[in-house]
Amino acid sequence: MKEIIIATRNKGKVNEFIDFFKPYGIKVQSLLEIAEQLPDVEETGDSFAENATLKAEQIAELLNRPVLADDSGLVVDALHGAPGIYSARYAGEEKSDEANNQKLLKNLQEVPQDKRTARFVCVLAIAVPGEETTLYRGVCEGKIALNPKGTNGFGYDPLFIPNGYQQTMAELSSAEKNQISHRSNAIKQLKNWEKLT
Ligand SMILES: O=c1[nH]c(=O)c2ncn([C@@H]3O[C@H](COP(=O)(O)OP(=O)(O)OP(=O)(O)O)[C@@H](O)[C@H]3O)c2[nH]1
Ligand SMILES: [Mg+2]
Repeated sequence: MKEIIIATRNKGKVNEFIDFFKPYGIKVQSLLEIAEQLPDVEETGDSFAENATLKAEQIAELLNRPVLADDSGLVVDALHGAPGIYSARYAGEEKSDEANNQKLLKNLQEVPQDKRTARFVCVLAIAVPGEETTLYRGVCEGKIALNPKGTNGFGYDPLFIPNGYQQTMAELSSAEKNQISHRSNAIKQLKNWEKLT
């Protein structure tokens, strides 16, 4: 069976990649299965693109094989783009989705509904040893809810209402999320993913 390595330890992302590649008969392996003992790649870049590149290139070099990485996050207009590239660790290094959501709601307490516009951004990097890394960007526009709702997905999904919907991303099924998400919009642009297998 063909196999793709994704340089992530985020189970929520992994589940979405599994769904995307299943129809092609491709197995998705993440750092959770293949490289538990590796130290985390430090996300020292100042953009999604830089951090996706760091993760993909460092793991591709370590494993000496092609690797895909995903750097993503939530960009909130009323917060001048925060949490952005710091989305995973917004409320601290322990990376708690619950604490991140609480902090986001608190920081938007005074912001009325029509000013709560936001977008999820995902940049995918394909690193192949000896080749130049390629990047693909996907976006999903929406707004931040007043209260968390729903239990599907991960991260800020309970607070994110995609444009054109009344429900939060966490109230949508995984199939519905995967049709409109920033991650799916980035994946749809991958033209050269065969070189990952
Ligand atoms: O509600 C959400 N639905 C999504 O679809 C989504 N995609 C990203 N995010 C948020 O952005 C961080 C990524 O940060 P990130 O790219 O550094 O990933 P991470 O640190 O979780 O794992 P890794 O891939 O770096 O190992 C995540 O933790 C989440 O907080 C999402 N939230
Ligand atoms: Mg990370």
